[in-house]
Amino acid sequence: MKTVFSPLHSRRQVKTELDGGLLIEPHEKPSRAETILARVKDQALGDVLEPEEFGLGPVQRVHTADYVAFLETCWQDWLAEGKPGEAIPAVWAGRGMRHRVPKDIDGRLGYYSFAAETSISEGTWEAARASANVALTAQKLVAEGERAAFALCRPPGHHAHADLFGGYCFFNNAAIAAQAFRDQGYSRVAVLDVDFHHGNGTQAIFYHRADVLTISLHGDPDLVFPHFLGFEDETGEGDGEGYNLNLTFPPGTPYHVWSQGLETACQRIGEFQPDALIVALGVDTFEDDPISFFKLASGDYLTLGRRLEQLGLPTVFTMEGGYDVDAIGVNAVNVMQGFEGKA
Ligand SMILES: NCCCNCCCCCS
Ligand SMILES: [Mg+2]
Ligand SMILES: [Zn+2]
Repeated sequence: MKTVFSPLHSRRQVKTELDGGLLIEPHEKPSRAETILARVKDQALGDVLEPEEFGLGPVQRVHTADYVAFLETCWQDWLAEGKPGEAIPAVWAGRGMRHRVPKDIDGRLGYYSFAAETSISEGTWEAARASANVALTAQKLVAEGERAAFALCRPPGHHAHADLFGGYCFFNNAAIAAQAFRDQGYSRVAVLDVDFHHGNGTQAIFYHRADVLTISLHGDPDLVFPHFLGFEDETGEGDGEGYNLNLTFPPGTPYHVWSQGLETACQRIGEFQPDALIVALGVDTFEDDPISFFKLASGDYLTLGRRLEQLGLPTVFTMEGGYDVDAIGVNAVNVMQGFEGKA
């Protein structure tokens, strides 16, 4: 299987993440992507390609022009205000307030985000653009005949809405790849999010549409991020009614329970008969993940990959979460190797 990777991921090297009242070293750190890349090479998974440049067109098929423009100048605008630290949103429109775009950078940071843990600094824009190009390059490889391709995306994307960043995400790489398939004539696309967290951005982007089926397995949002979306009664709206499926699980969920949800998801995908599949691959479902509470073991990712291959679909994997850096390489590449039939 080919892997698409951009060294430009390392342009995103923020020093802070707001967590527990402290500014900590971010969980979403450059070594995540480097560790996965090393494992790809160690296992000779296949060729590693740098992304092509697709420009902002395919990004703006999913994200609003004003949001993209905000991201492009956010860091400069923040610096122009003489702020001493990294750009961190700290104010949002609460209930009964107005959802309009302020001129002030603090106001715009709040307007275009839904969470405060995702700092922005020099290079975030370049890394987010490269990550979208990585997903689009993998999508192109599959559209040109590869059975599957691994978009080793960093930063991740599945929490990003059309005009919101958060959860370490800026551009929704999986949604951008799904829309690219649609724009290239694929009638139906399924996005399966196996990251520990709900793919709130992906759900929101396609919530009113029947051409893209969105499914996510995740920790109960009553207990974990993103807290305010991802419940099982969210099934889509309007034309999209019935084309969103959320499967939630409690703390301590092991693979033999989680995989019952996977079977439900695979059944729904079979009914939908998509022409292509995007797997939003987070491995923060791992038993030792520092911010999550499932109990999948490394060998389970081989089983997961094998089950996904049995769907028989052209498949793009977009890398999402996974924060046990020591294990992330084995766990992510196990999915690809399981997909390719490794026992
Ligand atoms: N103290 C942990 C807070 C985590 N908040 C964001 C989680 C984003 C996961 C992306 S896959
Ligand atoms: Mg998920
Ligand atoms: Zn996650």
